[in-house]
Amino acid sequence: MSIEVKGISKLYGNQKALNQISFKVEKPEIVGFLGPNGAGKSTMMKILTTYLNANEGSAKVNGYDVDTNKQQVQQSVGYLPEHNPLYLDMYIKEYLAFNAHIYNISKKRIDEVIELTGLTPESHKKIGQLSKGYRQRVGLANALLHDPDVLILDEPTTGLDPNQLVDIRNLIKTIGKTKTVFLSTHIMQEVEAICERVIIINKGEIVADKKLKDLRDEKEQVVIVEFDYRVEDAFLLKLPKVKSVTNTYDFVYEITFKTSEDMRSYVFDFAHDNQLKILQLNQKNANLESLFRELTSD
Ligand SMILES: Nc1ncnc2c1ncn2[C@@H]1O[C@H](COP(=O)(O)OP(=O)(O)OP(=O)(O)O)[C@@H](O)[C@H]1O
Repeated sequence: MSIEVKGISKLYGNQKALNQISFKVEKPEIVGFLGPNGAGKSTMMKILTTYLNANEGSAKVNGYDVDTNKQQVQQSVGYLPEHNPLYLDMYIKEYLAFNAHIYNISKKRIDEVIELTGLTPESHKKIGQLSKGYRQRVGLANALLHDPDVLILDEPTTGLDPNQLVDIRNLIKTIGKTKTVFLSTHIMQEVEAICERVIIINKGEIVADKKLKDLRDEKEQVVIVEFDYRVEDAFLLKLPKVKSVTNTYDFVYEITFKTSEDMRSYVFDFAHDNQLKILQLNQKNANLESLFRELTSD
């Protein structure tokens, strides 16, 4: 197990930022830690990277306890903090060499991470001259320097343009094939694009911990179809994965399916096989975003 969290609570003064959090992350696995602003994501990540102590509970990273084996935890973890602290006056290589020196890392590895994070075309520049996206890449390169088994990334794609977003997401996906990636975000699409599993946190408590595949399968979907004449509800109930049928108006039907798979083609084939003409066919999809809203709204 790469990350193992048991009953972690964290108080800031008398405000409880985390309340009895427990979860596990395997290797390799990419897990999205999703929650609205102020949910406790950064706090959890700071505890996992030994920057903060919890008030209650225990956490292990790569088998090392974050309280009693801080150094081994830091050696196992690559951390990209939300507010990536960079020395703006340093050149990219100089900055990475500075950090590499602390960890006794070879020059060859610096070149490797520059290449891996797509920094090569900008590598002659000072960090202060880089765009937000490239600064983010420097943070990621820095997190990867010591080739850690576990990557903890706090909102890694915030502020990136759509092209950079795709690049960084692809990079994270590649890394996640062999390592553990635990990344926080409040963007549902981000989780859909990169992660295999999502842990949703709200007000310091975990409200969902699921494989994305299972989460999608749980969803219901409504297809609105209009035929050219009346069809018996019982007839439409023969469609696969159908949950219910409502005749909402004249020849208009709302068919609820127990799946998020797009069922319109089934409805289309069904109409064709039964010599029905379709006048309209629309999908009302209860997507992951609405689930997130459902779980995290007041
Ligand atoms: N140093 C601090 N002192 C006091 N309260 C804090 C401190 N850091 C965080 N908090 C509070 O703890 C709660 C959780 O904050 P945290 O930064 O962990 O949330 P988050 O999910 O990372 O939010 P965001 O998505 O906005 O970054 C918030 O209510 C926040 O105001």
